[in-house]
Amino acid sequence: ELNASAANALVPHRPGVVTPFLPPSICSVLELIEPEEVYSGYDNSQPDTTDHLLSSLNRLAGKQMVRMVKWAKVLPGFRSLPIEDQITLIQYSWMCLSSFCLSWRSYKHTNGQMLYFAPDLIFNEERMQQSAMYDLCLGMRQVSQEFVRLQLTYDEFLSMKVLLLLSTVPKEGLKNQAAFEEMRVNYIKELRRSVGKATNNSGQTRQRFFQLTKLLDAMHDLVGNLLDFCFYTFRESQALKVEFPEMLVEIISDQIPKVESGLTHTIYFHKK
Ligand SMILES: Cc1noc(COc2cccc(F)c2F)c1-c1ccc(CNS(=O)(=O)C2(C)CC2)cc1
Repeated sequence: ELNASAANALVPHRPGVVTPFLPPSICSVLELIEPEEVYSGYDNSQPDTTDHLLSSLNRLAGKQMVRMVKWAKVLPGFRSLPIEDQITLIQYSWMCLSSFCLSWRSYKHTNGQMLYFAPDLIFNEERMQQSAMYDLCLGMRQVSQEFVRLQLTYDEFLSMKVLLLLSTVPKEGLKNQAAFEEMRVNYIKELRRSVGKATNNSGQTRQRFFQLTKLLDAMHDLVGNLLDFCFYTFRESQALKVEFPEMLVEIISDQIPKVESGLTHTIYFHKK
């Protein structure tokens, strides 16, 4: 830990001016560590068959997972959790995180009109129908359109995304439950700070914070259906000719028994 005087010594000395040394804000760190957009490598020369679309989505998800793990490792507070808890949290929330980032890209690039999986893999109405998961795509697009209605800010998105990483836990608790809860409380405060920056008075802040936490709760219901579809597609991948990259095979194989034996618990902000 740098103390103030040592830290001040690092600041180039301008006579008479004391530059206050402030540690970087959490939101500036979140902006810095946010992964770059990933290309899917979708082969547009091939017809948009269901298996070609889904296999391309899986290849993209695998690439995203590599960046998601790198992101989590530099996420303030995450490293202080036991490694088993880090693995559990990523394994339980990867679909939620991936879907939430999809909603953001779709909001930013298409104003919630299409699903912007990657710069080279954008789902319009036709591809959503061809993908055999039309309803899931519509649900995803609705989340993206909610971002448009709320004019979600980048800082709100970034702190909400961390809260999704910290929203699904083992029913019997984590190895270090206290450290997890402290981290979660800190990111709830961070979300409130981001909301405060996007609103003009405490009444608006309270109302917007309510809306955003309602949106976080809604993500879990949609993602539950996505996971069902994922587990089904994974089990039938041979028959369906849908390829899964190694990274996904590992995570999904580990996750299926835990989800299906009811060992996971989702933390909601609001009662049903
Ligand atoms: C990449 C990527 N960018 O966002 C998402 C998540 O969001 C959705 C994914 C599909 C349809 C939707 F409507 C979504 F909202 C992914 C993603 C792609 C594949 C898998 C695993 N494969 S899978 O079996 O679940 C499947 C979907 C291929 C069939 C998991 C995440």
